[in-house]
Amino acid sequence: MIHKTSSELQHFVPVKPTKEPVEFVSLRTIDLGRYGEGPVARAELAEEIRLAMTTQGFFNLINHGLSEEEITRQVDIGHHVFSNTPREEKEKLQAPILEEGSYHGFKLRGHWRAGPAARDKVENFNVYRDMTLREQPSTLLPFQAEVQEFIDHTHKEILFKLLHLFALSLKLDDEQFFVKAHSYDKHDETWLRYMEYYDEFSDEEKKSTKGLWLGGHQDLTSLSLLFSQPMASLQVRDYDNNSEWKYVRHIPGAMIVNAGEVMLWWTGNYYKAAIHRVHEPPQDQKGHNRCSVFYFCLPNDDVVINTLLDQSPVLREAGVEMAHKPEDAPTSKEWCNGRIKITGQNAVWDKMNPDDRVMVEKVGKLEAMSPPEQTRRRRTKACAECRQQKLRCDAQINHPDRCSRCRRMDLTCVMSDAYKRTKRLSRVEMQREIQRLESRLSSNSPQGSAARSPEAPTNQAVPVDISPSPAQEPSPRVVQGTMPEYHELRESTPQGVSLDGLVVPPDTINTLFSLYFARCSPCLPILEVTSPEQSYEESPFLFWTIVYVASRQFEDDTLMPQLVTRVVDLAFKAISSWPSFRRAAIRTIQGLLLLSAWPVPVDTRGKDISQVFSCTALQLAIRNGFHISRNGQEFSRTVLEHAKDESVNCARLWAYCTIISQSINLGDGLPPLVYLDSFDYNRMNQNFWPSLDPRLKLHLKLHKVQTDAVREIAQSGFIGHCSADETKTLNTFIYLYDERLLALIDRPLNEHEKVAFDSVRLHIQVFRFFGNSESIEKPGFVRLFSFACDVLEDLDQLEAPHGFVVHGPLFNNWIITLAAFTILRLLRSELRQYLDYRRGERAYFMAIDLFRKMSVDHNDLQARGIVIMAQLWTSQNIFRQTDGTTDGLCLRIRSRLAAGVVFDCFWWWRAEFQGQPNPYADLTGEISGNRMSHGVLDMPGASSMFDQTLAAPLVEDRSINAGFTADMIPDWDWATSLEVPFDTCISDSLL
Ligand SMILES: O=C(O)CCC(=O)C(=O)O
Ligand SMILES: [Fe+2]
Repeated sequence: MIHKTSSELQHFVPVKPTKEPVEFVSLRTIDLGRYGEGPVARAELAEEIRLAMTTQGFFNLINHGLSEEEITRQVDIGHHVFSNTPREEKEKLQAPILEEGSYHGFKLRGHWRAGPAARDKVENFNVYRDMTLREQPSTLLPFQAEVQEFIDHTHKEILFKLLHLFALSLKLDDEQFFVKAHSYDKHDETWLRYMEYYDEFSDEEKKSTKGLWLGGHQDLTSLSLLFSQPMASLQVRDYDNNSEWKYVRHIPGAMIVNAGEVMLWWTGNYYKAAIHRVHEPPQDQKGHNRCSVFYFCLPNDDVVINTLLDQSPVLREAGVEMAHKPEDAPTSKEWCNGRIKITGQNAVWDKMNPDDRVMVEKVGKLEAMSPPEQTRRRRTKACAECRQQKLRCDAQINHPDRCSRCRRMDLTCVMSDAYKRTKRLSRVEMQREIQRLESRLSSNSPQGSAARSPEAPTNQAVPVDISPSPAQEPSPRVVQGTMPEYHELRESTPQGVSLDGLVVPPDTINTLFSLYFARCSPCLPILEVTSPEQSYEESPFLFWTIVYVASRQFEDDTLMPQLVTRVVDLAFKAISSWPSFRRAAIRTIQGLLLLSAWPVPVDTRGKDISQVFSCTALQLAIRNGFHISRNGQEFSRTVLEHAKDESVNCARLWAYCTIISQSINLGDGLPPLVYLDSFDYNRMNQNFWPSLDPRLKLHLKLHKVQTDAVREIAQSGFIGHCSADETKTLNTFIYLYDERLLALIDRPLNEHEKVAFDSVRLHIQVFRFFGNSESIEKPGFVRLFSFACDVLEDLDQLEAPHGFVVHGPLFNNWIITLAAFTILRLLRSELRQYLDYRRGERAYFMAIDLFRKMSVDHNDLQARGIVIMAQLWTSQNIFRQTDGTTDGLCLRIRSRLAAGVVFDCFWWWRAEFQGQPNPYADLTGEISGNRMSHGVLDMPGASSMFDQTLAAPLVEDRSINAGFTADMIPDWDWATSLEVPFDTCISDSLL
């Protein structure tokens, strides 16, 4: 029972419950009244909680001890504070969100982004349980005791019970573990929040927000307790029903409980930090404010958050993984302060699902939308200048030298605890800062070439990578596990950053950087998280490459085409400067790798220069000694001070150089450029190996088996001709390499790793096509078919939640095509009878659909690939032998290694759909006639199986050589919305 103060309060009149036929989610209900009934009741409640947390991630809480009237009273207090506190006082008592990462105080309207072009319309007032820590608004003072009592009750009587039940639900060794982690007497960021949403978006803003008042997000909390209120607006994803967004029903007097990211980490993602959002209400509730009360809970400041595997048999049985390496786990304070600072600032909206508008927030390497990556704490101080500019500072504490930025700009470098950043630069100062960046570009360019101003003629030289002189070389940053702050380019800078006449506003740059690190980077984590400013300072080339890569999937699709030639120009300039200073070389290599992995769109493979960039990156890495696990001193003309610390970073970069260049070469049917053991000066066992993250280690091991297999198979002569006896040996090789791959797996693989694993398996298995029919080994081909389907199904699975293919490197192209054509070949062969036709067909069209998603230009390789794949599926001529039978096992192009499987299909396509003469026409007969192929013709009964019925599974009665039309594949509704200019594609030379 909360003691009411006598002070008068105006009642906030909430909306009436909606009568509209909106859909509500069905949530479990926990009756906290049963908590006192004894251990059996508690065990039952705990199990209910476990079920709720592993499904919806939300539940209703009733009988929690606070009456409806007491909750209403709090809503009234909140509304009173919002309506009656003078604006100046609110401003004065704003929470130090950006400065300290604390919510204690007011959050005024507009602090968060509510859409690409709108700020929020929500006012918050947050109270910490020690209300004396900050000055409270005059409007609250009369109610302070009452609010304190409400907080205390919520914390001690509701939260503690819930935490106890949560511990029981996980069967923690220490039942009180969560309770102790939320001690009432210690400090943490837990806050009571009053929140008032104002229904005041303009029409223009509504377009940007798509009706959302608060974008989809996860809470940063351990638990969030929301006091139910009548406006239908809170929505959660209904995981029981296609993850559709559904409203949460109002239950008078109840609370709604959900877990946040801290609980997600504690449980290794076993408990969902469910995504939720606030949507404008149905029609009959529109035009009203929404005022409500919440209690957002966080562990005490010093609690280190990590997965409780050692404490919980439930988690061990569930097979979850540790969220962080023990030494890397963040404390509650570090996490909260970092996360609160950036909340709603660098939001990236889910482009795949624009209506969902799910925000991704990043604190350094900790991404709020997915189970965490590792993080390590970094506690360095910044000098006053760097703090002012919000730049990372490499000043050494108690060291007489100036930081590298102050040295460069000839500033006084002062370290002072008392220094407080002044919030915003004046417009003039900002102007100066931008000019400084631009003039740095021109003055540092070799041969004095100037950065182009917007007016400069477009054929002038463009800025190139800046190689710091040795004296200025900044000290290295630890790549793995740092928790860098996410800096922004100052929002109000009017001009933005320019490249060769193209000006990109700071806001866009920020969004693109967030997009890159949230979406692209997880697929191929070459880069450490960095801010736009830092990145630009270190290497404009790398900066622009990041901007380009992210722009591929940016909502404004006019940006990417403007960037491509500029970025390629920059790349060539960067190469021509051939940096030999380690830091500059690192940045150039990184940029080249990005451009290799996400090459600029081209319409024919011949124009793709990713090979050039990846080989160059590789060579530049070797030249700088990155392939040696020592510090690289032997490769330098100056004394390398920091190189030792960087050896892990360089080893990682070297790993990516080999993996990327290899993937690109193999995809083009060229031999691997580098065999890891050529450089294996016992490096695998040296100090860097244990520091590499497990995913990269696995990738390297897979890569080693893959290249060994390709080398051995190619060198053993199976490529040119393969007799029946040799086929047996070939199959044995394939079998042994597959065993080697399987032996690498000593732990469950995550989704990314599984795709990599299946891809390598598929790549080795396709060499079966090089065998001879005499020794046809059916089980091997059936497995091959299954791998091909697995690869496409895995990729398709990964695509929906992560956009793995859309945002991932484009060399995934190759594996998609390889899998699709493997399926096509096998389904058009005598082996068809042993295969699951429908599965193959589904997987084949998944490949087409993945290409559709990857395509960023109507005429790029993916768009063209769609047409080719769709036409070949319906072709009656493909793999047609001279005697009229169809044999997908007959491989005519053999010197392009595994890629022959793909290129051979392209030639079938060219001959049929492009009217090109078939250069292999004679060979087709010859191969079959000479039994170099699998000689299907000679198999008893085979020829009758390979007649017309096989060739056109989906469309009957179609005339051969007809142009592709969407209704050829009527089952796939995407095809009808496909905007591929078929005429141009077909008339141009392809691939
Ligand atoms: O307003 C609500 O109902 C939810 C608010 C919320 O999700 C949040 O502040 O994190
Ligand atoms: Fe929330």
